[in-house]
Amino acid sequence: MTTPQQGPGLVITPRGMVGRTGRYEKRLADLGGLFADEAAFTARLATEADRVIYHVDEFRPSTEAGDLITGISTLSPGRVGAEFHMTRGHIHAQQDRTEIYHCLAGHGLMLMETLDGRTVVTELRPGVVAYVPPVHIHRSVNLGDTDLVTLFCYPADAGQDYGIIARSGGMRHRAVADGDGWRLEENRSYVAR
Ligand SMILES: O=P(O)(O)OC[C@H]1O[C@H](O)[C@H](O)[C@@H](O)[C@@H]1O
Ligand SMILES: [Fe+2]
Repeated sequence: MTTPQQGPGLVITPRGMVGRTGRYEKRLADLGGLFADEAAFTARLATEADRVIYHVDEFRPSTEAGDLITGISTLSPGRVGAEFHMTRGHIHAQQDRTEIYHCLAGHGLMLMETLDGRTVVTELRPGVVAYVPPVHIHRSVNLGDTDLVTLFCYPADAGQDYGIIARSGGMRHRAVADGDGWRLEENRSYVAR
């Protein structure tokens, strides 16, 4: 008889993740070119270049097909000019790989886009699950004044392709402040792919 072995376990709370295998952070200085208002970005860089805008804690058992990566993404509140804090965004390198995001805290958007430039959004509030279908570019946007915290899960062999957004001059729509609320506006730098 073989001795039972204890498998990996995770403890996930809105404040963090115990049992993670990795973490990465994106600081303001890493986000050049993302926001429309370059003057506002440069002004903030002067004092906040090292400020962490978002970080991801994850449990990545492997990068093999069949495995799953689970993690928590924490996106700070704030704006660059009128535009809300957001992640860089990507499409999966294997484009048909999907992803689930479950909002744990805060208020935001899962901003998605098809290859032919159709925008799809899911507004995130605690408890909302956003599904990223196959072949959808996706990024998170924080519309609130507290951290946007999401639990995500996606296939371990998905990978991330950032070039798809860079080549089209960003995503088609930007999330900007509108009075006390928000709206989507056309990204003037967008080039159809
Ligand atoms: O990859 P970014 O656009 O920088 O976003 C950061 C992260 O967001 C998500 O939560 C994904 O599931 C991560 O795999 C991703 O890397
Ligand atoms: Fe993803």
